[in-house]
Amino acid sequence: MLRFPEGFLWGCATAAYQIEGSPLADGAGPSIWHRFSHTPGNVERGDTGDVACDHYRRWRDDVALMRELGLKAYRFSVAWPRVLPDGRGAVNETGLAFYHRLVDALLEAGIVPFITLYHWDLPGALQDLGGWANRDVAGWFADYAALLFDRLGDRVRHWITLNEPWCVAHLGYIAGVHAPGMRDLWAGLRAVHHLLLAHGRAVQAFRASNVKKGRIGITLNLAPQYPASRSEADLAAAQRADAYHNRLVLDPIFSGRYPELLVRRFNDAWPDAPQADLETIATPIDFLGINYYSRGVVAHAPGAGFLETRSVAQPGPHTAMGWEIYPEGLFELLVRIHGEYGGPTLYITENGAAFDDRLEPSGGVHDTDRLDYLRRHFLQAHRAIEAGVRLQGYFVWSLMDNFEWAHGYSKRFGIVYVDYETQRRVIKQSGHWYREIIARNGLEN
Ligand SMILES: OC[C@@H]1[C@@H](O)[C@H](O)[C@@H](O)c2[nH]c(CCc3ccccc3)c[n+]21
Repeated sequence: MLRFPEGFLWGCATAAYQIEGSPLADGAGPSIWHRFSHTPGNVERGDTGDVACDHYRRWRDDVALMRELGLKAYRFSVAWPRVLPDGRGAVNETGLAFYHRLVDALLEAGIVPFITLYHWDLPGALQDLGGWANRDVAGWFADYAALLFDRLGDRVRHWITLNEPWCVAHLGYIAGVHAPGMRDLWAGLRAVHHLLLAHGRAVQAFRASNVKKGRIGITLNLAPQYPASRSEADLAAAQRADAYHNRLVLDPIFSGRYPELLVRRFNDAWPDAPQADLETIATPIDFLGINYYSRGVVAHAPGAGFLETRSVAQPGPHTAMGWEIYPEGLFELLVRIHGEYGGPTLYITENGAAFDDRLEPSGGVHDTDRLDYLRRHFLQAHRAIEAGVRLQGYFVWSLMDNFEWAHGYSKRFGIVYVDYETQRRVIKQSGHWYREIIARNGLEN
């Protein structure tokens, strides 16, 4: 039996736009994902977050579900435009009340709430002013954060400023496959800088707030990058991919500087980054949240964009997202972060897999592939703790099937199945199994 440390926080994660539905109810303002999903061609089958898992109305039953699973913690995000319909200025008290009630229900169920302040649903009104490409966003975000610290800080002790700033900038402003659907490298690199600046300003607001014994961090999607061959060219390609995917956010947050390799490569597209900004970005945090799903394998690709790298498909098993299943990458990533960035307190704030689940006539969902994926990753997390990594919790993505961004509802990540026709929740085999892991705080090796 492999035991995890006493008090290890086993949980599940979700995000507002992916589960809540009712995006414009009770005075809420439209987010960029409301606009993006309602713009034809952006999301598979024209799916939107209009209903999703109807969590905005079914939250009591969903907390009961979390209690049935025995979760120790629950990571969720606050929809900025529900609380501040214009992104700044007037507070929508009804919108805020939803989160008050949710937090109180979690505490009553003995579940530790982790709030993500921003999980991609920027108020549309702020996008109209340039969104993350406008440097003023750092102040708007800090004010929004300060409001939540003031209103919920007496009951919520764990705070995450941003979910995956890299994805927000790369997918939303450079690749254009996520909201706001821009394809502008100059805007995208400025967005990275302003996201990190906003993070630093929010951490400073947190330190100035009266949140008692609170802890604040940021969640980064990190993927170790491996060379496709031992050639010098491929080794250098893996270094460039690592700098862009990982060090672009890790280095400024922990070391107050951007990777020189990137500044040189992106040349005149690189944004101005005054020293004062970098000091704000590097304001010390209490923990780092890591979202791990898979690794990258890259080769040198002369002339292929700024990075000159190409992804090399791997033979191993893959998930329904086409992501290679590579559990060892989690161990290698955790040990590297521990060694290279000063041994910070870590949480896995997301890890999970999409598979094509089937609701059996018997009413069960035998998602043994997801159970096996999770089991293999839990083993690697345990290996990392044994190696001295200060890992204090693990949030499975996701509590329930939900709106998977540009894939709409076609991809299921939940350990609980959602029948969108009826909104019925069915705990999958992986959910029943996870409840036992939590109860025993460990797993059979
Ligand atoms: O794709 C599964 C989940 C999303 O549902 C979460 O909202 C998001 O935080 C999240 N991040 C990642 C890893 C980075 C990534 C994001 C989007 C698309 C591809 C990779 C996977 N996921």
